[in-house]
Amino acid sequence: MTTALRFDGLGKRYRRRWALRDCTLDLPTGAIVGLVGNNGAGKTTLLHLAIGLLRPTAGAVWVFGEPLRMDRPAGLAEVGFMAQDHLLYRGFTVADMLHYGRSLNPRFDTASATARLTALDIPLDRRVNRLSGGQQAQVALSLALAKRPRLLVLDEPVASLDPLARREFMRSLIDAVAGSDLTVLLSSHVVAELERVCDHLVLLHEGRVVLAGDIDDLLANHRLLSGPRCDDAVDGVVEATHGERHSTLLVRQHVDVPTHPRWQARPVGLEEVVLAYLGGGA
Ligand SMILES: Nc1ncnc2c1ncn2[C@@H]1O[C@H](COP(=O)(O)OP(=O)(O)OP(=O)(O)O)[C@@H](O)[C@H]1O
Repeated sequence: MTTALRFDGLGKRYRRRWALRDCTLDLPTGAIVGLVGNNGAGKTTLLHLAIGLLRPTAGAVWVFGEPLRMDRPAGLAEVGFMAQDHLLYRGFTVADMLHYGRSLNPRFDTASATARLTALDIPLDRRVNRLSGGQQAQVALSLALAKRPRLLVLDEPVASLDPLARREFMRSLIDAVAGSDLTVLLSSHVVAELERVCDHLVLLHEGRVVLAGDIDDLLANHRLLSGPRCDDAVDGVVEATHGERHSTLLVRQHVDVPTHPRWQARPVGLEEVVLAYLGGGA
């Protein structure tokens, strides 16, 4: 596994408050990595640190083996970024945006961006402020991809989209990434969407990474146990829910199931794991 993005003891403090602490992670090249966490968990802060928009208070970021330096942003030519509010000039037409993108980036691939937008039926002569939210997101993604980045960072790209547009956007992202070794790091609150699209997950809680890894491994390594009420402490329990007579335990794998024939174990979904870490063990 080669590493696209490395966070080494990364931390960011705004005045006296740490927004991100002790973040050490390796994100593999070619992976699609989902970043989740509650509002204020530090997702945008981490993404902005990853692309050099923010200076770390502690630690360092490495992009494709090179330390990211604020005073030498040349390496950022390899990084595409799509901000939460899409950062489009609303009075520009789509064609103006492509022209602007090309004037800023010598590597800008106008032909592929034009082909992509045409295939999506997005009129090039339409002003950005006359496009739907889903179309604006597609324009922003096309601009970021046209940079031909090796790393693409997307901050809540589907936040303002309806479920259909969200799915369409994610599908087109998968198509864009297929067959390339583009690494994608994207934040979202829509865990079901991430489960469909991502290989890796990073879960932030109050500025700390509480869970990170390959999604298949994370799912294989957790399960939900239910059985008679059990108030004893059991190692490896992420979250325990107790009713009057029953208990439900979301546990990390290899935990000894309480010995009772009525205890049942079942696999978990990603949303259950995420909610358990945010609500219980985090
Ligand atoms: N410029 C800033 N100055 C001071 N505090 C900030 C600043 N930016 C963010 N914060 C604080 O840092 C913490 C993390 O914010 P951040 O925007 O990274 O969270 P987030 O996970 O992206 O949240 P959301 O899901 O709501 O977008 C929050 O407590 C926020 O109030």
